[in-house]
Amino acid sequence: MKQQGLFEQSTVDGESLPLPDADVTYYANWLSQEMADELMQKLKGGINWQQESITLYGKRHRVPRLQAWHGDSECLYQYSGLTLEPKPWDTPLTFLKNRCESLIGSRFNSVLLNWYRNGQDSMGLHADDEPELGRQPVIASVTLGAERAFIFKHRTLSQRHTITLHHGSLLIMAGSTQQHYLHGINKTVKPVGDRINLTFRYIHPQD
Ligand SMILES: O=C(O)CCC(=O)C(=O)O
Ligand SMILES: [Fe+2]
Repeated sequence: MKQQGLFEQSTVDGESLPLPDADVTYYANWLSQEMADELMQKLKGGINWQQESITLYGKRHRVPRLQAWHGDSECLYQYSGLTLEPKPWDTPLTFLKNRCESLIGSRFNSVLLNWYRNGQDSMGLHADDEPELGRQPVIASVTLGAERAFIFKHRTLSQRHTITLHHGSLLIMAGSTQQHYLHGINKTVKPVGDRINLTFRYIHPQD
């Protein structure tokens, strides 16, 4: 991956989303088309993708997408009765982590990867509000591949906002976003291709 990419970011403009009680910034063209295409190919072939099963109300379900968890060795990821051990950082992931860190000045020590293979793959509404993420987590979400609608739903107001995340885009969720909003990706009957999303996170060590 071309390292010069790290230092080209002064020209990248972010757009603040009009969401009350949230702090969300969208960089539509964060990566060049060429970089985004190359990363998509590398991640499809170079990551050990898994389809996990979770237990919900006593029933086993296969998660409707492929996933992987990478990060510093102490960063365990736990949700719905599942514990994922981190795989180490590799070149494309380190490249993206450094690029996120240099743009927004926050540190990340882990990344969750999700591969939505078609319109039937999805992610239910949720907040990234696990205690180990801290009170006001900064989450950097990189999208590659097909465009899907990303939904924000306020927890108590009727506020709903949908944004189509572009190939090579970056979405930063910060401040009280997780406290006030759920987010997710619905299934769609439209014919859509592969989409890979990476959410960079900072996991605080647990006592
Ligand atoms: O695929 C996306 O854009 C959302 C991913 C997400 O919300 C998550 O990994 O927590
Ligand atoms: Fe999320």
